[in-house]
Amino acid sequence: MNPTIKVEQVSKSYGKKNVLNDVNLNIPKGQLFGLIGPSGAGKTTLVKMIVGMEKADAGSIQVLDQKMPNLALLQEIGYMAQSDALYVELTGEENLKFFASLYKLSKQEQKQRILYAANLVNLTSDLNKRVSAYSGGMKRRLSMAIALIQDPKVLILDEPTVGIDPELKLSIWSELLRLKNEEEKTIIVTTHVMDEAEKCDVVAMVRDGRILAIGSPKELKELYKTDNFDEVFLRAGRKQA
Ligand SMILES: Nc1ncnc2c1ncn2[C@@H]1O[C@H](COP(=O)(O)OP(=O)(O)OP(=O)(O)O)[C@@H](O)[C@H]1O
Repeated sequence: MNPTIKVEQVSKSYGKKNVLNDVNLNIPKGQLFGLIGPSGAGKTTLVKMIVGMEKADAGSIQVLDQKMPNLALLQEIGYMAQSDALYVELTGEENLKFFASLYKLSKQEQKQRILYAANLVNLTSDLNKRVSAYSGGMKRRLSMAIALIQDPKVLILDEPTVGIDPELKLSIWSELLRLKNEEEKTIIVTTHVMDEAEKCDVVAMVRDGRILAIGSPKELKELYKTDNFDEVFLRAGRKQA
């Protein structure tokens, strides 16, 4: 079976700045894949290309056997961007309804998905408030609910737990693991939090637009001869320097 996400020899520049350099990834169905690396490494640019929001200068990207970008595939890709794209004059529920209406869902499915997604991120009791009155963390949570609304096969979450309290963070991670284990969702998460990276099946370390190392957290710890994942991150960076 082909991998759910296939990135082949992808490069990208903005003007003269080379942001990604010959990136190759194969992410099979049901894998939880982490992208880590210092700020500016190219993680967001890479996930935006996988979603189809940016075009590669060279190379190709396939998701679910289709070449990206591909509008029809948005039904199957849930994307949570780093900055929230919400309608702040609408309530949380109205936002969820709006995004749900963009997808092929029956009215009944729409209702169920809104209940599920709001409950997952603990927003049920705040759904009637306008988003302009939400805190930063509540907006992040609403963005995550929107990413899940159409029950996509692929979830791409760019720093999903920034600004979210530790208890909810744990419940979000346990749901991500459930989605992977029970529903075989394919999930990409970018993160700066090393204990989150350790929950991934495979982690890629990105720096200066290149993948420096890729493997399971255990393999990366062995490679960099440490028990501590923070140290893996630091040593991978140093090796390149
Ligand atoms: N639209 C753009 N135009 C010009 N430069 C850009 C654009 N988007 C990103 N960049 C540059 O590309 C590089 C990679 O940015 P990117 O957002 O992909 O990094 P990142 O690894 O996601 O960082 P962070 O962890 O801080 O989110 C940075 O130097 C950034 O300034």
